[in-house]
Amino acid sequence: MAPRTPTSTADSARAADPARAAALEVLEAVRTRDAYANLLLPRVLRDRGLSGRDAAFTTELCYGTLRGLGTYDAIIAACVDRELDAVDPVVLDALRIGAHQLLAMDVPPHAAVSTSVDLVRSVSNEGASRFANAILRRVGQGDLQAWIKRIAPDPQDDPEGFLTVSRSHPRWIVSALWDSLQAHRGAERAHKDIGDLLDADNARPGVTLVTRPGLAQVGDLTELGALAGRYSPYAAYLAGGDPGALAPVREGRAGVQDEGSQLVANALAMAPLEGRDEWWLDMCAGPGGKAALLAGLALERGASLLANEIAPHRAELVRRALRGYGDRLVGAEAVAGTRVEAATSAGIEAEPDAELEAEFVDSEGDGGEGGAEVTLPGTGTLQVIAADGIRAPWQPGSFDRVMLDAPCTGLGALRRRPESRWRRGPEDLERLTRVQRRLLSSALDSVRPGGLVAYVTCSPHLEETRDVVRQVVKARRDVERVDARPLLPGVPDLGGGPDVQLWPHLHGTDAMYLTLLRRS
Ligand SMILES: C[S@@+](CC[C@H](N)C(=O)[O-])C[C@H]1O[C@@H](n2cnc3c(N)ncnc32)[C@H](O)[C@@H]1O
Repeated sequence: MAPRTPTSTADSARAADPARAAALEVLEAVRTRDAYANLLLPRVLRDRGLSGRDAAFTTELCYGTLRGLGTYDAIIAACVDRELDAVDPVVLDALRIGAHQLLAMDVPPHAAVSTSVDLVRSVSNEGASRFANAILRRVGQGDLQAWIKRIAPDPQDDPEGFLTVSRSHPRWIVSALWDSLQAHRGAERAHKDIGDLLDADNARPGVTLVTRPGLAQVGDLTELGALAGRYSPYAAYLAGGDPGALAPVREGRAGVQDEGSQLVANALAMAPLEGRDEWWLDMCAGPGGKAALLAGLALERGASLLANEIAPHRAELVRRALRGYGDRLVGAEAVAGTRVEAATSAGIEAEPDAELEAEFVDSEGDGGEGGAEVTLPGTGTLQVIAADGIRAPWQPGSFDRVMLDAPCTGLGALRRRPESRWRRGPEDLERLTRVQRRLLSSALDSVRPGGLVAYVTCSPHLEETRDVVRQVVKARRDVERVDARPLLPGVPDLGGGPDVQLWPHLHGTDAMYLTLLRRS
């Protein structure tokens, strides 16, 4: 294929159908700049003046294509007479968008092909557009099921291989999710459920709202058309529209938060505790979803919350998430002398209220003493600081309840971040689990004897959940496990305990994990 003319996709694709050109721009940015589709897309839509049905169509093109990429690439590969690596990447992106329309959307086949060919012509040359035409015509010769039957391994011989191709997940993730389902639900149920779990990852999640205790009630949201949540007393589901347009969200009295996140934060707050209950810590708080819920629950009982986050720009997001509590918020500071490494989470300023969690940990703290530089906030107040939780800058044993929502692979939130499954690799685990173990040890040191630590991840991977907890608990004599299941009343299918693993296909939440530990 002749090289394409060296113009940027964003400019040249403007000549093509605007919705499809916008989708191509997002896909190229995801591929070349590691952009996050959920953050970039709103800007691209604004920039190109797309709204209403066009914006919804573009969103489906972007998210659907990114989620289905594994399946679409396998199908395209079967239609191309060369390795996919040898195809111009931007042409391949356009083919993926075309394949999604042909195989998963109600777009008439001739429109899917001709608009994709136009798209390729707008960013490349005549030869490339003829190539795209030929490939997409071949793709359109079968429906999705027929293609899967043709190209995926036999499910009896290679069940993981079959799911990898048919459900568009990398094989290592299929394997990890299956292992976790098996550990929590038993082999038979895991075998039955794994397809449903992967399907749930591929479905667009609804928007769940959370009320901030003391500032709003679920009724304030149902009055505006939302539906009361199933499990969390603070949750409401939004049928459609922009959550930011709702007054309670705009005013910081409500936010956007997955119901699983609400349930685990509430479980920590509700767990029975003997003795003092005045000082709460959220150790890895950015961008502040759980901190905002914990803040309201703490203030309701006269307790104080210290919200800590290693990355100063994410600590600022925590402050914004707590803004509804007005003058109860007593200040934010970067702790002097604490080595704070910047966490990578591009563009988070775009969505201060969203349930947007860090993609990666960056703390390489050496685990040394942090020094007790932080004085606890006054009674009934909230404070945000930017510090490394591994080198905790507060006195050991200061807190009564500690939330450790650890940085993780995010394998439990794949449905929310359509591209993330293609960015992760099993090689991420070693670094992450090392930091998770250090943070958990530090959390246990930070809580007083008798106090509680919630270890939470938005990943069900056994190495990040069960194994981290086992290793840390085994190395100490002062920790006992608490059955967390009764702290999620009314939530079915919580498995054998004492920890809790939520699942998108069973609970409609992210696959959030919770272990509750008491320091003896
Ligand atoms: C899973 S997110 C927390 C999400 C948050 N609890 C919420 O509900 O909005 C993990 C956070 O931990 C932060 N982090 C990573 N390493 C840390 C460390 N050593 N100390 C404190 N925070 C850290 C990341 O920057 C990220 O913001």
